[in-house]
Amino acid sequence: MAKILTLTLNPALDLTVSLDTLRPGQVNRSHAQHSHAAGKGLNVAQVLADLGHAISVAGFLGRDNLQPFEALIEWRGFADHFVRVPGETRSNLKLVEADGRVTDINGQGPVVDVAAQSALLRRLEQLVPEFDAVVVAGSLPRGITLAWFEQLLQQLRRQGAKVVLDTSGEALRVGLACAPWLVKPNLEELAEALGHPVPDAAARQALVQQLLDAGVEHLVLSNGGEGLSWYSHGATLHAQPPAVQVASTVGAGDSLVAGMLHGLLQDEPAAQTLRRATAIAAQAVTQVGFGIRDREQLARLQAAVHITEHSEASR
Ligand SMILES: Nc1ncnc2c1ncn2[C@@H]1O[C@H](COP(=O)(O)OP(=O)(O)O)[C@@H](O)[C@H]1O
Ligand SMILES: O=P(O)(O)OC[C@H]1O[C@](O)(COP(=O)(O)O)[C@@H](O)[C@@H]1O
Repeated sequence: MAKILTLTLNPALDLTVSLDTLRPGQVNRSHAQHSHAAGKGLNVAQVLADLGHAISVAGFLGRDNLQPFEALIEWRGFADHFVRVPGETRSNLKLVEADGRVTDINGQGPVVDVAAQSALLRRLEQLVPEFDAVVVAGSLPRGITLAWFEQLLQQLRRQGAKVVLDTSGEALRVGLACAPWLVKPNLEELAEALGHPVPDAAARQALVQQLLDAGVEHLVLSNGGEGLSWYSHGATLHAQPPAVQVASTVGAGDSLVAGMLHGLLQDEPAAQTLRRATAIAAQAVTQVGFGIRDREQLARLQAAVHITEHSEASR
């Protein structure tokens, strides 16, 4: 069991609404809805907890709607280091259609002032040395600048933390420059952060090499139902998940991050890590909400993951 800290700078209440087909501009009728305290770091934390790790959580939470977040943190037994800020934690709307398509409408989040930002950095200064890894995941709330985000990542690095990064947009661009230990963009996020598409395998390989040379140890490039590629100095592996019945793809990336971190911290064979992580992500799309619920289903999915080793391995 490892000690892991997850940072969610911009948590969210996910409201997942299931409907047959979304008709923009018309009255739509849902057939189910669920509300969950969420956000990337908190979702990763839930999966890691189910994998047996001791979890601490931090970031910023709005004081006006603390209840669902505090209830989750208490139920899960997480150590709570969130800095409370004025205002409401955002709500994110997830419109899930019968064919599995998901439309996300993610809110901005509260304004986090400089005092709260400094309070979090001070808290982390004390906390970070106790952890085996620190996961920094999700978007930035209002008030957080890219310069502050870079300062946070540099501070974690200076403290010797294994930083796992999963974010998007400008924050991902800044984050890549700080060479996290593990980073998991999806293909679209990577292209957006670079400001240009990654047109073919050769361009991708050149980019991967550049990131590994700059100090990234594990680059996990995810691509929805197509699976993912894991690049490290040791090897390049690809995983293809089995076809599954999609309930909601929300949380697939977070589950993948948790699964990869779990395997890496246990120092197990790479293929085993990748197989389990891919199965955990595939299981996540069969359910609404976060965490590992059905161990037998997970074992079946694991057996059906197809792993290949790429010949153009980065060494
Ligand atoms: N339809 C699907 N079937 C099986 N696995 C999936 C599906 N969608 C996503 N996954 C798994 O979840 C991982 C992360 O999903 P992806 O959409 O790439 O990332 P994100 O959720 O961060 O946008 C994928 O690499 C894949 O392993
Ligand atoms: O911080 P962001 O980028 O707005 O993302 C937050 C959203 O991402 C999620 O964590 C899901 O992420 P993934 O689908 O990438 O795993 C949601 O729970 C949450 O609403």
